Amino acid sequence: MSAKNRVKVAVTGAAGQIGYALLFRIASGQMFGPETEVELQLIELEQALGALKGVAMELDDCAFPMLKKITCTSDYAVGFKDVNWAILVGSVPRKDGMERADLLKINGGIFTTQGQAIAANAAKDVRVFVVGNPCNTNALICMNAAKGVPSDRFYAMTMLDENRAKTQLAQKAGVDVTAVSNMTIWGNHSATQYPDFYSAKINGKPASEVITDTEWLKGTFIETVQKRGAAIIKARGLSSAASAANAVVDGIFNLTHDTKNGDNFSMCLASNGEYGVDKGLIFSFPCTTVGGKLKIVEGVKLNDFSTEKFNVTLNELRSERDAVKELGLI
Ligand SMILES: NC(=O)C1=CN([C@@H]2O[C@H](COP(=O)(O)OP(=O)(O)OC[C@H]3O[C@@H](n4cnc5c(N)ncnc54)[C@H](O)[C@@H]3O)[C@@H](O)[C@H]2O)C=CC1
Ligand SMILES: O=C([O-])CC(=O)C(=O)O
Repeated sequence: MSAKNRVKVAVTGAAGQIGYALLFRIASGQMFGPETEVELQLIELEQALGALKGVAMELDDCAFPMLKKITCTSDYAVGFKDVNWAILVGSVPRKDGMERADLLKINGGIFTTQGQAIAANAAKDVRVFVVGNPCNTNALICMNAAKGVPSDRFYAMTMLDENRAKTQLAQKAGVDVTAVSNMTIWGNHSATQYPDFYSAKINGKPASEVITDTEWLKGTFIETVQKRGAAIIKARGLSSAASAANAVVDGIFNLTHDTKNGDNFSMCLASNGEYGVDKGLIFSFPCTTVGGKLKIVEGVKLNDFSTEKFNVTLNELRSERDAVKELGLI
């Protein structure tokens, strides 16, 4: 079989935990399909290049048939050169005692420089998928810095939240996880996100009809999904890595393959005013890919409960945007 396509993929933070769980899955063909050749352009801080070399050696040792080239660099101009995809994983997450403004400032610097380097070096069709937290606002900064790259090419990840929510609903209903569809995460990838059980379906029926324990849906379910990242950190002593990497694979698969069977998936992207979200805000919406194009699903009904939850996460994203505006980052 001869391969038809080749993609160049940049991954920042490639020697980190998520990088270690992600690169092998990209190289194996799980993300872009078994007929697409892959070139990996791995970007790390200078001090992590030694560890990155080890990861590259392991990639070599897998003899993946579709992996055609590996570049390891700390130079953005080299790392983002001609890439079709930029997966931005490396960032500085909040540490104990760190003020939010400090966090936004540090990441603002990283994502401004990366946005500029993407605009200057990447392929014309580049798409940017931000994982590093705070991912919505990092994507906003990157999008604003990447002059000339259309704003509809920037995404932030709520796929992990969606997968977490699906499993919680399936376990509660006593069904297979594949029975759960249309699981929308609205808003920010943070503890304010709204996993919308009202629009989710179980075996094609509204989840809120299959699971009649409304108190659980409105309380434990939402909280479990919102706080799952913190629960993993508490249990593992480290943040989610394999499940996050898996969500990157699912998320980019969803962006590159048409959505089937009336389902939708959650993706953070720049609003065009849908559902009253401020234009340009990177907000998680229910989406589909149709004919290779990403679309926000319109017309999802939000009742009073959903509207209240929706507004909380929207207001959080507005305040993050205002903070980075004040810092002169956008
Ligand atoms: N959106 C989501 O659902 C999730 C997001 N995350 C976030 O993903 C990020 C990465 O997580 P881990 O891999 O566990 O962290 P990690 O600390 O293991 O790895 C991060 C790597 O990024 C590198 N790095 C830092 N700044 C960089 C820069 N400017 N350029 C290139 N590389 C840089 C570091 O050297 C490090 O190797 C964190 O911000 C984490 O909060 C984690 C889980 C889920
Ligand atoms: O909570 C964290 O720091 C990591 C993360 O984003 C998640 O697991 O959802």
